[in-house]
Amino acid sequence: MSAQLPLLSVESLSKSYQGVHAVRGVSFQVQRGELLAMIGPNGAGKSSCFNMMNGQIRPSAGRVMIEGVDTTHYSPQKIFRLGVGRTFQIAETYLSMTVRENVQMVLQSHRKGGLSLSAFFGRLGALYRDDAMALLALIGLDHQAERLCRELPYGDVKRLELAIALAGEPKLLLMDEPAAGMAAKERVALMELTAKVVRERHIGVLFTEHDMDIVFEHATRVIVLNRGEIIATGTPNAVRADPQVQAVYLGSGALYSHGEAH
Ligand SMILES: Nc1ncnc2c1ncn2[C@@H]1O[C@H](COP(=O)(O)OP(=O)(O)OP(=O)(O)O)[C@@H](O)[C@H]1O
Repeated sequence: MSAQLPLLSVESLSKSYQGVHAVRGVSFQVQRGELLAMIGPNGAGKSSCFNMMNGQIRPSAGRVMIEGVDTTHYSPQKIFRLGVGRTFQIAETYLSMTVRENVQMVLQSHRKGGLSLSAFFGRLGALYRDDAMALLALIGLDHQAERLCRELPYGDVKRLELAIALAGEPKLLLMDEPAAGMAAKERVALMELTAKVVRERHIGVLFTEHDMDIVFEHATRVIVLNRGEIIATGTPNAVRADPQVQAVYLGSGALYSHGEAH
């Protein structure tokens, strides 16, 4: 049934906070196999859109549909169970566990429909161990499986955040600035990895990013928000050439990599 339906369909979505029109009539779709970037200057409404898509805030108007299911008023948990994941920073509590245990715990929680006490207290044993290792191999972190998270280099922590999000087996993954704070080489590696996951698992990824080199190099499509409205959508090349987009970013040099700047 869901083959023809878009993975995500956002229809005329709006959000106001006490008179601040943060998001105004935004409509777009995400299909499986897409690595879609949502960009825009500070305050454009990106976080508000993400928070409405995963149920953290309620829209003032409009709808969010996941493969034809209207999730506009669903709780974050219910939306997660429908297959919408989001990358989050690893909480302090989990930094004292190993890389493998973190992934195992999320697999356990996802597949059993809740976190058991033994899992929470770290007695995971062999449960989902092989699956956790397979996921870590996909992410290129299997060599770090037995290390404590707090000992990991920053780039590996960001990879682990992706692995943890994938352990929830999402069909749509929302990523807020996945490469923030990483060195240039690591940023490219993380986005290449994300693109591989999109292809191999045939999921959709929607990400926000301030680094335009990352966006134009890796996104399959780009949506540009400004003051709560979509001002452009299309391929990276089409969006970069759009006069309205250029006007919004004018002077920042953000649309050009160093080699292309005039
Ligand atoms: N809880 C809130 N209460 C009041 N205003 C808010 C709230 N959250 C966001 N806003 C306002 O809504 C607008 C959009 O903010 P939002 O955080 O969604 O933008 P953004 O594109 O994610 O920005 P950034 O790139 O800086 O994170 C801004 O004017 C912001 O000040």
